Amino acid sequence: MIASPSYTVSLEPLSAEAFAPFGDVVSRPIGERRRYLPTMLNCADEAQSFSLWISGAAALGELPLRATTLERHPYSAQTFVPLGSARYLAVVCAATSDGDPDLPTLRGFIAGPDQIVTYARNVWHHPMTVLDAPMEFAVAMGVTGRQNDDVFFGLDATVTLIMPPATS
Ligand SMILES: NC(=O)N[C@@H](O)C(=O)O
Ligand code: NI
Repeated sequence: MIASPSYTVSLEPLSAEAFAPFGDVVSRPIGERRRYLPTMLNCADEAQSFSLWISGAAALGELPLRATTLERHPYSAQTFVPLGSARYLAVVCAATSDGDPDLPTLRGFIAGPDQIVTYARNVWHHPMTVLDAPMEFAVAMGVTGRQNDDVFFGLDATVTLIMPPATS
């Protein structure tokens, strides 16, 4: 019997530059009247219905965390606007040529409550995971109206998310 592979993802601070291959990071506007988010800029023609909802995420508790599933949205980008003051995780990876998660490319980021994350259309990501305390998010995406906006992938590999070693 072949053992399933295992991956350890060392979480890193979220920055727009590091996250760029997977989507967009915007900080809350301080001193600006409006800061537009790119959500609807990355939606398929069949997903032009705009959906906005409040999503509550329980606090993780503590790391390490075993990731068991990833998800993607084939027709739209997806934006998360934190409504609280907790940190949260943005865990992403590229896709293989057959469209499944390419687990060796997994990256995990720790986002602050002032950071607004948009997963680009079809990018594999871990379900919203919050550190420190329960937190709600405003979530926005384009939807098709055919209940086919979410694709889930159960991981047969062992994927462990860990805090980075404390820098001396
Ligand atoms: N991405 C995520 O954590 N959840 C969303 O896809 C959702 O449907 O709430
Ligand atoms: Ni999602």
